[in-house]
Amino acid sequence: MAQGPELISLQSLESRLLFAVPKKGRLLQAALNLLEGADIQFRRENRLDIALVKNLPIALIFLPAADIPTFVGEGRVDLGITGYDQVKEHDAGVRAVARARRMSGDLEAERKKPQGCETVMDLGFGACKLQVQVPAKGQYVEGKDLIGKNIGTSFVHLAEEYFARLELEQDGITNGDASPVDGRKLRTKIIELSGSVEAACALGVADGIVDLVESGETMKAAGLKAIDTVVESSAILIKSKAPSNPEMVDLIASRIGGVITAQKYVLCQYNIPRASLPEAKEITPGKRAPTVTTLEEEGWVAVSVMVEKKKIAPAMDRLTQAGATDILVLDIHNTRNS
Ligand SMILES: Nc1ncnc2c1ncn2[C@@H]1O[C@H](COP(=O)(O)OP(=O)(O)OP(=O)(O)O)[C@@H](O)[C@H]1O
Ligand SMILES: O=P(O)(O)OC[C@H]1O[C@H](OP(=O)(O)OP(=O)(O)O)[C@H](O)[C@@H]1O
Repeated sequence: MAQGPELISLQSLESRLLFAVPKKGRLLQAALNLLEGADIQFRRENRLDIALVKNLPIALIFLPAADIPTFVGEGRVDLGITGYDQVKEHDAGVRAVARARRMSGDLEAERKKPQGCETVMDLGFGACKLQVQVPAKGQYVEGKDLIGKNIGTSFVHLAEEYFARLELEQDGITNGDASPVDGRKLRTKIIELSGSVEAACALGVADGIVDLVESGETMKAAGLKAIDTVVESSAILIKSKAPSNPEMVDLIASRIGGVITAQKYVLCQYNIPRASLPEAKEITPGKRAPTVTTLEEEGWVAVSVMVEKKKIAPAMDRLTQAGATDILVLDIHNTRNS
């Protein structure tokens, strides 16, 4: 008889490290590639947002990227992959709640704040910028021109803090803290939108927007231009401040770090006259130092060195000029940094 998918009970999660992964969207595929590279093996049943890892005591929890900082920050999940922009938005939301509680005199609740999360490492994908955008042919030139106007965004808390700071500056109030002063009412109206934010200006819902830009194509197609950057973002690995199994967190971080290094670097090997070695070392210094071995030919050495992928072409040009021969470039399948 065919068996249905194994039901995942809360008990089966108890001894496992919980690791949140974006369930859809821009970060999903790159996150899955990282898990594969780190040999985290799992099978995700159709429509199930929890998958037990077969070869490690880990359970993957598939969540919207925007919710992952909340789950990790409150310590419900140990590790997570999300955008830095989402972490900043979550932190700004926590600050907004704390301000509201202070204003209402609820100091007891204020003391029970969530713990927050820590960045473990940048994952090197999902690069984008959260930018203030306005109609390209309109009259707005800088952020402060939008004070008192309507702003459409999915990043309401970051947008609120951004405009609160501009309003303070305009009013001549200096405040080192980036967050708005308690009790001040924002003159700029922040309108929460959950997607297709770029359409808001053309449809008359907003005068400007705060939205993500990567290639700039969406912004250009919507007749918008960026006038300021609120946050520069990329995907990051985050961990709870009190993970259930710190050793397992370190193991996963080390594996993922190894995959990222392998993706970022190539191995370059070449032969060069020993006399040109100082120049070669300057061109390809390596992560720590190049490995140099003597060739069975008087006055020649062989060099093996890791080089950042994006720098390899000019490095090869310069090595050739320095007298290097037989230059080979090899992909690195995996690495371990420490
Ligand atoms: N154009 C982009 N280029 C690169 N990274 C992006 C881009 N858009 C979003 N991201 C990154 O991916 C994260 C998730 O965005 P994405 O729009 O894929 O989320 P989602 O969960 O599908 O949500 P939504 O349903 O609101 O679109 C963002 O917080 C950001 O870090
Ligand atoms: O600069 P670009 O490369 O054009 O990317 C920017 C677009 O990508 C994101 O949206 P996404 O496509 O994820 O859809 P959404 O509008 O539903 O969030 C973002 O909100 C922009 O709309």
